[in-house]
Amino acid sequence: MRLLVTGRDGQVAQALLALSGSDVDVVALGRPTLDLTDRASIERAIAEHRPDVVVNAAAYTAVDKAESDEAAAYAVNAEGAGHVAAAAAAAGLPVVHISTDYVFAGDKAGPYVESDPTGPQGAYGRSKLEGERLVAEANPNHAILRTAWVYGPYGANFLKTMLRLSQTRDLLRVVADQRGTPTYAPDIAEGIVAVSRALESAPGDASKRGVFHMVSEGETTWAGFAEAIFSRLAETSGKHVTVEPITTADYPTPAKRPANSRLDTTRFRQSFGHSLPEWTEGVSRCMAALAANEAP
Ligand SMILES: NC(=O)C1=CN([C@@H]2O[C@H](COP(=O)(O)OP(=O)(O)OC[C@H]3O[C@@H](n4cnc5c(N)ncnc54)[C@H](O)[C@@H]3O)[C@@H](O)[C@H]2O)C=CC1
Repeated sequence: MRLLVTGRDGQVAQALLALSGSDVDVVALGRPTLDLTDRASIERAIAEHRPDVVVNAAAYTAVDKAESDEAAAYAVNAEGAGHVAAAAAAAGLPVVHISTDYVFAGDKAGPYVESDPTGPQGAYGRSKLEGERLVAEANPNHAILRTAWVYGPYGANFLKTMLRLSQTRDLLRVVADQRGTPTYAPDIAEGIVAVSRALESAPGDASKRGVFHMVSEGETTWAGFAEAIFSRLAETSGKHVTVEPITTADYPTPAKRPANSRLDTTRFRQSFGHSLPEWTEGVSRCMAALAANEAP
C-alpha cells in the first residue's frame, strides 16, 4: 500500500515517513512541490506517485497566530483540505484527513463523541471545522481523524518545550485546568496506516467512513503532562523540575483553548480494531527516542 502524505516536515508526516518500509510505502511531499492552496500541485503529485490512499497531514497549526491571520488558516485548513479531498476523489482514491479537538467548545462534562455539537473557540478551530465539512463534501470516501495534543521526536511541541526549559529552570508554571490526552505522533502514524488499510480493503463500508476520534488512551492536564515528562527526566538524568499548577486565566493567549479536550475513542476502536497506547507510554518512548538522538 502506498500513501501520499501532505505536509512533509510536520510531526505526523515525519512519523509516517519513519514507518515507510516493506508493507507500507510512504511518499511525503511539502511545499513548494505540493501546496494545499494549489489544487493542481496535489493532482500532479497523485498522478506522479499513484498512491492507494491520500493522507492530509498538512495544516496551518499556529493556533494563536491564526487569530490575526484567519484568511491564511482558512486557505490551508479549510479550502486546502477540500482541494486534497477533491483531488483524491478525482483519482478515485480515499482520503484520510487529520482534524482536531479544537472543533469543540470544551464545555461538555465528559469526553466528546463524534456526533456531539461542535463549537470552535477560535480561528484555527473554525478553519479546521470547515475543512472537515469541505473534505466530506468533496470525497465521500473519507476518514476524518480528530486527534489532540500532538507531540513527538520531530518538530516543535509541548514535550520538547518542557525539556528545553528544564535546561535553565527548576520550576515551571503550567496550566492545570485544561483536560485532554497527549498523543504521540508515531502512534498517530500507526493509526493512520490502520485506517488507510481499512479504507483500501473495505470499499463502500460505511462503518469505516466519516469522523473518528483518535487519541491515546487516558487523560491528564498540561501540568500532568509536564509532571510525567519531568518524572522520566529525573529518572534518566537526575534533574528535578517542579511543576506549579496555574489556571488558564493565569496564562492568557490570543486564542481561547477548550477546557475539556477529551475525545471518546470508542467509534475508532470498534470500527478499525485498533487503539492507541496509553499516553504515558508515548511520553516514555518519545523521551527514549530523543535520548537516543533518533530525531533532530
Ligand atoms: N499539533 C497538535 O497539537 C495538533 C495537531 N492536529 C492536526 O494534526 C495534523 C498534523 O499536525 P502536526 O504534524 O502537529 O503539524 P505540524 O505543524 O508539525 O506540520 C504541519 C505541516 O504542514 C505544512 N503546511 C502548512 N501549510 C501548507 C500548505 N499550504 N501546503 C503544504 N503544506 C503546508 C507545514 O509546513 C508543516 O510541515 C494537522 O492537521 C493538525 O491540524 C490536531 C490536534 C492537535
